[in-house]
Amino acid sequence: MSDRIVSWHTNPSKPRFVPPPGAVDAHCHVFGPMAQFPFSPKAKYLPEDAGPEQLFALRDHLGFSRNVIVQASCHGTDNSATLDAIAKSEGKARGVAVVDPAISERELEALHEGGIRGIRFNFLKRLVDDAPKDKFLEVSRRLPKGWHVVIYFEADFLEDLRPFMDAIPVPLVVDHMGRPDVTQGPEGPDAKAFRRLLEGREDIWFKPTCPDRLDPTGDPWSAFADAVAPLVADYPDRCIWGTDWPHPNMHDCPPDDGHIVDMIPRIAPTVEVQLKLLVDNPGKLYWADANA
Ligand SMILES: O=C(O)/C=C(\CC(=O)C(=O)O)C(=O)O
Repeated sequence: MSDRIVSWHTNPSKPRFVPPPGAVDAHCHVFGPMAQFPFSPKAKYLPEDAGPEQLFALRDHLGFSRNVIVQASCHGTDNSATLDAIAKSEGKARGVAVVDPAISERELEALHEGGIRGIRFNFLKRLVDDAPKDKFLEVSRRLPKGWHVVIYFEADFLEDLRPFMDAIPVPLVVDHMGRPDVTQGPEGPDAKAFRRLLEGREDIWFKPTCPDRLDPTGDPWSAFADAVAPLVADYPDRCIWGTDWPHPNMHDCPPDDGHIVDMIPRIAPTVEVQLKLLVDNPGKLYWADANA
């Protein structure tokens, strides 16, 4: 394995867009700190520490109120770093875990107590060695009440995964819209396939996130804005948004998080949709008990 990598911008700009009160960065991660929370022996990348203090400082700098911390593959199925960050957030963070599918009900309940509200299935071959669909389905049938599944795959795998996704008995949240080729535009085959997926089930949500990963034209990522804005306009009740900080594996060209935030009004131009994307929708998935 190579040296530890820094994948984030060390001096992100202040965004022009001001998020509404209560806004949630619903896709971000923590890395380590390694001395306390070692990385998995199976990790495919070895990042520098990006712990809760850095994450919360960025949250405040960008004008957000809350975080959803998604367990990244470099920590495998040991969710300690994610749970530690949630515990330090003073109620301002919840999380998504990656679990060994043989996890017990008691362990799942302990994760719930720690602020976890979903589990993540990662199908990216460059990030994980195996993704056993049968075991994933089994564990998805015995999740605590109110949880969902977050799924990460690439566009060319969508059709293969349809029967698996159809069988998942809880709401599904698709990371980065299943990584479409945004240069195809809003009517391209990837966008059409993703819309067919959304039409197939009303409880499939998505993250219109990661212009930096998905748009080869680079910052200001106009191909991303063109391809994604119509999707958000058509499904405003089914999307949640996040920075993806600390941008795992983006060390060659770390995006400016201020610019990432300034994508929000380009894909969600009205205050009404911004509120859904940033406050109401993530509130339903992650703070339903607090809203009750
Ligand atoms: O987190 C992301 O948004 C994307 C990742 C990393 C990842 O998912 C992981 O390590 O679990 C990627 O595409 O390299």
